[in-house]
Order: sequence, then structure tokens, then C-alpha cells
Amino acid sequence: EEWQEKGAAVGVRQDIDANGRPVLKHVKKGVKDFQFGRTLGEGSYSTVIAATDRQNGKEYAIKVLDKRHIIKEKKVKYVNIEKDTLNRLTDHPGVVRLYYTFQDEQSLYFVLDLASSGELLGVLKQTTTFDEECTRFYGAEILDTIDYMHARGVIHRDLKPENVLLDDQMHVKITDFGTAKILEVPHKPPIQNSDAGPEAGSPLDGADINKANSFVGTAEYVSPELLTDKQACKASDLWAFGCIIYQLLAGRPPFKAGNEYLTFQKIVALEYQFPKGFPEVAKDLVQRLLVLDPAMRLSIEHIKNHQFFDGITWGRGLWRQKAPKLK
Ligand SMILES: Nc1ncnc2c1ncn2[C@@H]1O[C@H](COP(=O)(O)OP(=O)(O)OP(=O)(O)O)[C@@H](O)[C@H]1O
Ligand SMILES: O=C(O)C[C@H](Cc1nc2cc(Cl)cc(Cl)c2[nH]1)c1ccc(Cl)cc1
Repeated sequence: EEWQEKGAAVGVRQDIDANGRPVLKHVKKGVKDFQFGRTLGEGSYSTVIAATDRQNGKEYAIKVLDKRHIIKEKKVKYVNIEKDTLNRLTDHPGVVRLYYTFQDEQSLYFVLDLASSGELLGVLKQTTTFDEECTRFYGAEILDTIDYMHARGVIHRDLKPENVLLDDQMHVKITDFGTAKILEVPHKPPIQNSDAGPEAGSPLDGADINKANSFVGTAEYVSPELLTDKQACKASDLWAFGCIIYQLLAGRPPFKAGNEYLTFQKIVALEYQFPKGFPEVAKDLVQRLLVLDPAMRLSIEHIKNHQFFDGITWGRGLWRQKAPKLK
């Protein structure tokens, strides 16, 4: 048993039980299985470090969280939401993959895909703006990933260029799921008897019971419905998507003011302008996403068919092609 304590290599081990029968055992990875390297970045409750698996030389990003700090800052819920969400989103190239979690005396560890080209925001700052081809490519990979998340009942709720990472081939890896909302499978209430009144037996549609509340994302990308009735829904991610498309082409987000309150005022008033020279087709797309009523926003299918994405091959082909040169 002692090799389990030492955090021996993951995988299955041949063992013999009391009756001499072969037993296969799963053992967890531990800190000792990795050679830690450079620090990739710091979060409010975390440090992300590049690490190599001693067994197979594979490189990962390991997100390390201090247990005492997590508990003191009351972030336990967020850590477990991040783990549960990432465990539901395991087979899409656009989501940062979670391979293992483990803990020791002081820390919690998430072993993640290494996105070695950093944040989309950083890359955007280098070129100030993207041209239409780059915006189309990165917009398409982000949208394809949102489609996958929503199909699995996950609303990200904090989509922004800082949370869109890039791998060594400059393909998208979306991260930061600690504030995501997992939509419970809709539960139809049992049929009420007729005198129970309308509200008791009202047919709950997916939207009603799948609303999320309490968390508010990053000011510039927050949807109006989150500000007016504290409810996020899948369409809230598409509002953020519209802000990202605008920002890639304009070099700044559509709603930005001196402080958060003034930014929120602009959002609920839909107060934004397109800079001169903003491409007309992209403008039409953004205008159909930055719509105050979430029900009136373009659906993912309609976005995919929008003229702005003409020429994009959706599905696996999108992820096999070379990323365009940034200019
Ligand atoms: N899988 C990854 N590969 C490469 N770099 C990463 C990866 N995950 C996070 N990073 C980088 O590490 C830094 C910290 O990320 P982390 O998710 O821990 O905190 P954060 O979300 O940026 O901050 P906060 O928790 O305050 O929102 C960020 O700059 C991020 O770009
Ligand atoms: O072993 C698991 O997979 C489940 C645990 C659950 C868990 N144990 C915790 C202990 C502490 Cl002190 C804080 C949090 Cl948020 C904790 N979450 C866990 C361990 C590591 C990570 Cl990264 C997340 C959750």
C-alpha cells in the first residue's frame, strides 16, 4: 500500500489479493510525478506553473491553489465548480483539458493542457487590432467551443480575451471555469391538480429553470440581463462573444467607461459606436449580438450561417487548419 501514499505513477497496477487473485488498482498522480518549471502566471488564488510528467515527458500547466487561502477567501465552491465543469468538458480542442486533480497538505493541484502562447488579449495588444481573416478564424474557434459548452449544459459567464488562451499552434483553449454555471437537467414538476393555480403547474421551459444568478462577470463583457434581473443564460455568453468580435476588430471593447458603474450604464443603455472603417459585414453581426433582449440575440446556428463566417468549415476541419498569421 505504501506506494499509493508516495503518489506513485497513475495508471493501473497488478496486485494480488488475499486469495492470490490478480487485482488491478488505480493510483493517483501526485506532486512527485512532475518536474516543475517556470511560473506561467498568478491568479488571485492560484499560481500556474509549467510542469513535465516524469514518466512520459509530457508538458502540462499545473494550477496550484493554497488551501488555507481558498478557505479564508471562501472560494471552496468556485474550486469545486471549476473541477466539476472541466470534468464535463473533456472532449473538445477549444477547452483547456483537465487531466488530474490531487492535493497535499498545503495545496490543491489542477493538471491542465499547457497553452504556451498565452492569452488572446496579449496577442491582440501586440497588433492592436486583428484583420477580418484573423477575427473570423478566432471568432469561429471561440464560437465552436461555446457551442460545445452549451450543448453540455455549461454557461461560461466570464468569456473575455484574457480567458481565451492559445496553444503552441496558436489554436484557442478557453479556460477559467470557476464561475461557470452548470445547468441542471430540466426537471418537469409533477402534474398538479387543476385547482393548484397556474403558477404551481406552469410548464417550466428550459430558460426559466436554467437561469443562473449571484455571480457577475467582468464589467466590459457583462450582459444587460445580468445587470437588470441578475439572471444569466446561454445567450449571455453570446453577448460576450459579440463584445469579443467587436474588440478584435476595433482594438477595444464596445462598452468601456471610467469605472464599472459607468460601464454598466452604457451596457443597459446599449450606448456604443463603431469606429470609422469597421467592416460592414462584421458590424451587422455585432449589431445582432449586442441586443438587450437575450431572446432576440442571434442563436449559435444563425451566427455560424452569418455572412461574416462565409468560408469557415465548421467542425473538426476548423481545428486542423493552420492558424492565420496575425497582422
Ligand atoms: N492552461 C494554461 N496554460 C498556460 N497559461 C495558463 C493556463 N491557465 C492559466 N494560465 C495563465 O496563468 C495566469 C493565472 O491564471 P489563473 O487561471 O490561475 O488565474 P486568473 O483566472 O488569471 O486570475 P483570477 O483567478 O484572479 O481570475 C493567467 O495569466 C493565465 O493566463
Ligand atoms: O479529490 C478531489 O478530486 C476532490 C477534492 C475536493 C476538495 N478538497 C478540498 C480541500 C480544500 Cl482545503 C479546499 C477545496 Cl476547494 C477542496 N476541494 C479536490 C481536490 C483537488 C482539486 Cl484541484 C479540486 C478538488
